[in-house]
Amino acid sequence: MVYVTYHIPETGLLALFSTTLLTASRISVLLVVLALTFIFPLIFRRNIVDKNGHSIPPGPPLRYPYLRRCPERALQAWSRTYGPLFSVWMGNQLFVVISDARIAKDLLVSNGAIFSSRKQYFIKSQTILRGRAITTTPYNDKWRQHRRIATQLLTPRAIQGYASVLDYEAHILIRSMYYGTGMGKLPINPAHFVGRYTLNNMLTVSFGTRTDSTADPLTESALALANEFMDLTSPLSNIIDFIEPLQWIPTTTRSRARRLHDGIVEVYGAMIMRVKARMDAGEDVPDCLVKTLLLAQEREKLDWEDLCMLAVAFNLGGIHSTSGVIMWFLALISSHPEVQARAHAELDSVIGRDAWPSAEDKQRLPYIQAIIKEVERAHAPFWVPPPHYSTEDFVYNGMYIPKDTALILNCYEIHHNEEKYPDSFAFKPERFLGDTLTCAESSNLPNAMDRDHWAFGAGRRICPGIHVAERELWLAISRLLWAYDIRSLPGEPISLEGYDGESSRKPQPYRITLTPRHDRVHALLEGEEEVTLMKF
Ligand code: HEM
Repeated sequence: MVYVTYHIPETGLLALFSTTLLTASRISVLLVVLALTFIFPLIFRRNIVDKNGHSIPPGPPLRYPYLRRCPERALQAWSRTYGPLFSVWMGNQLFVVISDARIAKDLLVSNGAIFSSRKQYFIKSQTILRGRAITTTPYNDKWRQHRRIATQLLTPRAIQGYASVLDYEAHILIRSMYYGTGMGKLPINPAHFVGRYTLNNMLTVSFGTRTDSTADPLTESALALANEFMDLTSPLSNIIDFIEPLQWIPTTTRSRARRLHDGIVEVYGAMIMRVKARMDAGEDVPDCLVKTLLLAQEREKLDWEDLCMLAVAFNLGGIHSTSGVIMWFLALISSHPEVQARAHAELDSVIGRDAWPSAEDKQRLPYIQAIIKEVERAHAPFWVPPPHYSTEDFVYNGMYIPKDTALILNCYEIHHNEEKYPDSFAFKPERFLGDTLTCAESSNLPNAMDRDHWAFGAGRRICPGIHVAERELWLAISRLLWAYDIRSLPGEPISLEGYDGESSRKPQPYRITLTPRHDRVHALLEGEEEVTLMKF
């Protein structure tokens, strides 16, 4: 027997097996086993029943190894064939896919006691986050404890405590773009500016620090870690998550995931130690997640891995999601001049030009609010959000959902429901005019069809960063609109369909121009300098 000791991409696995590990007869056996495995649902689907004879929801006859790119498209097509609650196997995992808002509420919210756990994915949960960071923790006392401690900093009241920092970072975003474009003269790709904005917000909340330029090495390393996390953890994209034997051999995905785990511990572990050193030295450390964790460490019995993974939880959950929405906003607004003109008119008549919008102006600017909700609907950062996982057998409308089923909220299909969002593929902020609720308030409405959208998930696992994300988006988007006329470049159309990378979050790279709309822009921006907060 020859053992393979180098890393191999999964796509080459069968070829490698055949040449190095197996004899010809073993290949035949393997092929038969694989064939049987993949047609298993075809034969047995109807035989999976509970004690009262209820079958699992209908679904495609074959078993799939994974869905690589744009899995939301396959989920949408299947939901149109098999209905709003269908089932599908990825390798050894049964998924039930929810494509209707009412069903989402019935299962994930009303029956949250049963549908609030997380599958222990090999890559995301076992290898990268070790069942921690809130998002991968199963539904148990540890998850309750970690979510309680960490989210103390994310409540609307807690946010008031660092509201001035969020305000400042939005200022710096607009300012850095102003000077980055040579005061509006040069086109830019906004990705790095927007990435640093959401990174700085999360660094402030988590570590009480920030980066003071796009050249800061922490900008590069933290954004790269968050990016790699997004690319590696899509819930349906890793074959290795669903075919267990692949987890025993050294593949590219496995080694990337291990490197990412090590990178997180190295970068963020070192930052925790520096906060600790300052606290031990009696320095005045700003309130932040790490300070809260260190103060609670003994009482709450948090080990080193708990600390590292909790400290990074907001960075992994809150950087690319929020920056993805801003990047889609810039892409959409530069392609819809009529929407932009209406937003400018609202800003000019309500706010004027002497000052720019603040967090308190939200209710006075309903059209800008509607634009943000429409971007979140049209390009939710998680078309396939982290699945919920069932901890008991359940029967819903005569359909059996066995314990240990992964439930996917099919955001793509729910956000393109023509009953709720007519002409759903068009960008139409006016569909949200009259909706003055925050996304957090809207998620609590009793009628699921009244909820604005499902971009932040649902039920007990709903995004705990929802309040801070809403504030970040408001400050950035309302001020970008106040300050700039945002345009695409002649001859460089922006793709409003294609996604960049493997995570289905960011638009493909593009360039825009940001022309200051009036003289007050310069006056307002030149006054503010970048500050260094508790520099590491
Ligand atoms: C536009 C921005 C954001 C969007 C669209 C978003 C969306 C989501 C979604 C869909 C989930 C899964 C919910 C579910 O399972 O039902 C989630 C979970 C989570 N998000 Fe966000 N998020 C955003 C920003 C943030 C921010 C700023 C933070 C941190 C401050 C954050 C931290 C988390 C955490 C820790 C979880 C895991 C919750 C758990 O499993 O209990 N997110 N987010």
